[in-house]
Amino acid sequence: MMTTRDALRFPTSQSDQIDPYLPPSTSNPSKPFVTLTFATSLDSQLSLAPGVQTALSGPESKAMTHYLRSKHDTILIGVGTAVADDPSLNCRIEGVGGYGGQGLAGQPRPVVVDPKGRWDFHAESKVMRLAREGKGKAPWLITGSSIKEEEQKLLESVGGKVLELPCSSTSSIPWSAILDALTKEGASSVMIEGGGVVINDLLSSENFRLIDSVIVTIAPTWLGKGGVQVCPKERIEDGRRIPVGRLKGVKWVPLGEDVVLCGHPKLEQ
Ligand SMILES: NC(=O)C1=CN([C@@H]2O[C@H](COP(=O)(O)OP(=O)(O)OC[C@H]3O[C@@H](n4cnc5c(N)ncnc54)[C@H](O)[C@@H]3O)[C@@H](O)[C@H]2O)C=CC1
Ligand SMILES: Nc1nc(O)c(N)c(N[C@@H]2O[C@H](COP(=O)(O)O)[C@@H](O)[C@H]2O)n1
Repeated sequence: MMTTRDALRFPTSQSDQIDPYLPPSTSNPSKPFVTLTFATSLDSQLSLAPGVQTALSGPESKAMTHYLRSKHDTILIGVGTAVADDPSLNCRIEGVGGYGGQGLAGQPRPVVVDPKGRWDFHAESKVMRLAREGKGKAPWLITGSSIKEEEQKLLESVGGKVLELPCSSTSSIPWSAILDALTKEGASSVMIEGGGVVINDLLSSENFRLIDSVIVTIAPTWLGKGGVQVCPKERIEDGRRIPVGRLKGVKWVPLGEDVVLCGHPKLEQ
């Protein structure tokens, strides 16, 4: 088990370069600041295969991800990632709550989007255990239908809750509705980590404008065909393919063997 001594460090010389892409100190009351962040291979893949957790970030960029976690109120993933990774979704930077700091200061609230109750969590799921141990916040579960009574009780016993939202016949919940729900719960920022379905959906033309910052770790490796790919759907207008968009205000930050790309989305006209 990780102790406070093993906590991660992210030096100021590096955080200074990332800070311009982080949520501002004054928040927008009508929409959380959205940071889309993930690690990708050179062939634009998040993992070797669907459901297979794949370590792409090196130690320096991993510390950067944990620094980002300390700067957001919430951290959101899709249920595919929850099932595949059994993630911790806490912040393990030295000085935050549970890692040398007081209470849960600096810990983000995990949010899992699970419209059909696919996530079979239990008391020993990492997020639940860390919440019990005071090393992370308990998750909020965004769902389209009521969940099993015993799961709801377990979630609430560690301080989590269920947010039930209307979803379409294909079990899709509009991202604007998800962000509204987070605003109502008092969240002024959300760091969206993945996985493939979530990222491709947010990067589509329909949702692109909801993103404020993109911070991508690029690892010097090719995973090969068959992985979970980041490749959002383009727009077709009058039979013409319109690219989704690009980043402006771009900065490339080398961190160890990886490079971290930061920017603000700009929709193509
Ligand atoms: N390299 C990286 O930074 C990351 C890698 N991953 C990897 O990605 C893979 C998982 O990705 P995916 O299978 O694509 O799953 P995912 O994590 O994107 O979850 C997809 C599921 O979430 C729900 N969902 C997402 N958006 C929704 C919406 N708007 N409304 C309603 N439901 C919604 C749906 O049930 C959907 O099937 C795993 O292998 C994981 O290890 C995940 C996160 C980050
Ligand atoms: N930044 C980053 N680099 C990688 O190489 C990754 N595989 C991921 N995955 C994301 O991080 C979650 C795991 O977090 P914990 O260490 O368990 O807290 C995983 O669920 C993905 O969201 N990220």
